[in-house]
Amino acid sequence: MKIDHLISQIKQKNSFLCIGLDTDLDKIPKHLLKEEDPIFSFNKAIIDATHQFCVAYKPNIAFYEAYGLNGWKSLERTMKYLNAEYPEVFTIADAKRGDIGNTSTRYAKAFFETLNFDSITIAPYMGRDSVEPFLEFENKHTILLALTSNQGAFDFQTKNVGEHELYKEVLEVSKTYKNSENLMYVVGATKASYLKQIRHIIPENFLLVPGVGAQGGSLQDVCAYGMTKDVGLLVNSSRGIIYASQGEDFAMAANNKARGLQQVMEIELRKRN
Ligand SMILES: O=C(O)c1cc(=O)[nH]c(=O)n1[C@@H]1O[C@H](COP(=O)(O)O)[C@@H](O)[C@H]1O
Repeated sequence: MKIDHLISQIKQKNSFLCIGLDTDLDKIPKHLLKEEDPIFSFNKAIIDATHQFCVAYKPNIAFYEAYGLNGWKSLERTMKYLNAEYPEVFTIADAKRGDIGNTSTRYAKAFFETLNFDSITIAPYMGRDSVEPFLEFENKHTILLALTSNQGAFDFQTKNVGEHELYKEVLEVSKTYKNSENLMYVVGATKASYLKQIRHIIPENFLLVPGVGAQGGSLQDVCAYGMTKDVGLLVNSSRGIIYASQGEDFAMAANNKARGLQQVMEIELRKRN
């Protein structure tokens, strides 16, 4: 998807919400377990109930890999459904991949071509030749982990390397990669206080911001320090939306939660326009 399409969808829906499809058979409503493909049935119901309030879906690949071949089939069906019914919606493979160039090329083929995702999350640790194979794909986006939402982010990402912190080095160096215009970055909502400095280095790139809801990050703070003229934010919530209810009303409960977040986003967008 071209970035302009994502931006116009955000403006049309007054939303920059990404819904995480972290689908776990231990958490979905029990009545769905009787279905032939419970994961797909759950995802389909969530997508049908929430698509008007969000601009992106982010299946986290771990939740599908956990079920082996059946999990991959559910993921493939989910992607085919999204591409066929809601082609305007941006899709993110939360796979956190990255390897030597030759191997990264195969990961890129798997997620961009075979599964037809618009974007993928990538760990920057292996450097330039592990990231550039993903950047070669036109209208596909590579979302590099910069400053993650978890506590372990302080183990390495905020440590100084030379003059500044490692996450800043990731931002600075990745700007020099070939086709760096296809880069987006992950910044956790729990790290909103860092956003001002991050925007000095990357004033325009889209940020995927997980960590609102279950992890406690503040949507208002993220908007105050991270929003650009083209919005530049995709704020993710997974458990807070998809498991709002574990009863038969789960889709309606997800609809309510997604609508609630969209309404806050609309207020934040109006403040700045
Ligand atoms: O790349 C991610 O999406 C990600 C990066 C990060 O720093 N923190 C983080 O929570 N995530 C993912 O975002 C989702 C957050 O889920 P909830 O905490 O349930 O909203 C999970 O799929 C995480 O794997």
